Amino acid sequence: MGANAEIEFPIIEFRSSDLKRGIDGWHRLCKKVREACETFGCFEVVYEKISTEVREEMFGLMKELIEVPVERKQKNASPLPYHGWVGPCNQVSLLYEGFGLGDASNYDSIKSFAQLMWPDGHPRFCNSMHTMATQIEEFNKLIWGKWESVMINYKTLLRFMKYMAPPPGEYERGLFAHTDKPVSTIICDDQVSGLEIEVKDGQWIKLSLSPSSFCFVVGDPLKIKSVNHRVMMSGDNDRYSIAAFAIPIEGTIIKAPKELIDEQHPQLYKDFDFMDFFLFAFSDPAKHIDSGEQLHAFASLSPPISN
Ligand SMILES: O=C(O)CCC(=O)C(=O)O
Ligand SMILES: [Fe+2]
Repeated sequence: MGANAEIEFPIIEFRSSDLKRGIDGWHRLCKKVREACETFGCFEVVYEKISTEVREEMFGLMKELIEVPVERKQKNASPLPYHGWVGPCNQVSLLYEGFGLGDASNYDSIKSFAQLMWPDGHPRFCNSMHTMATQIEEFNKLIWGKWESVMINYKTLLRFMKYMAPPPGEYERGLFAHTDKPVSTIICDDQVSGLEIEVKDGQWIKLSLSPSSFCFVVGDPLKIKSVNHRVMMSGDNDRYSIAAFAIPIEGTIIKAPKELIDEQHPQLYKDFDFMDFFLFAFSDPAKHIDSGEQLHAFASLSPPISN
């Protein structure tokens, strides 16, 4: 079945007046977030504190980044999976190109990235990037800060993506269907749509994000609900997107919330080191496992344990 829009996809507005802990608006917001995460594994976010100007500026700067010679792009490499540059290739897609910037709210890591790409280190890129990464991190704290069991320290991995328009009249894969391996992801685009979400088995909807909205995606590790998504390209325009991934700091152990485990709700997964799972998910053996099944393959307890 192709993409269709019959299902009502949750859109949640984060108004400043609702952000004070304890007030009614805050409780209503928490309930909506929880329901959307549990039902869809994702939702559209409208949040004015992530500046639309900085975001627009970033998309402008990404067009400069794409023009950088390939020898410099290749310097954006990392021992960690998904943290470096990937050019158009058969394994991902001939339409795809993506850069990675780890620890993106840290000015020094932005500077190191920019110095690899531009001889003058592009201070404007660094400043805009720093503002955007910091605002996104604040938003993540807002979301995860209210779930005691996921109060983990994160670093933000930013990925800048370009998807080329497919040949005229074609509907082509820009990024294969997958679930995200980090704890969560925030995605925005330049209003050229392409991101699709599998809302039910085989039923995909295409999101049309506005200049002030984001898509929030829950990743595998929290076992809330991870959602299959992909990028499909059609039309004449290239698409630019920025994804901010919440990556737990080194040594973080993802635990099952013990208070939720009893005879009726046995513990299904062992506690695990996030980075071990992350490395596993990008390893050769995991390539043969469906993306949504990788956590199960890595961490399932059989038989489950009840307290
Ligand atoms: O570019 C997008 O819209 C989605 C990117 C994505 O899902 C990912 O990189 O995990
Ligand atoms: Fe993703």
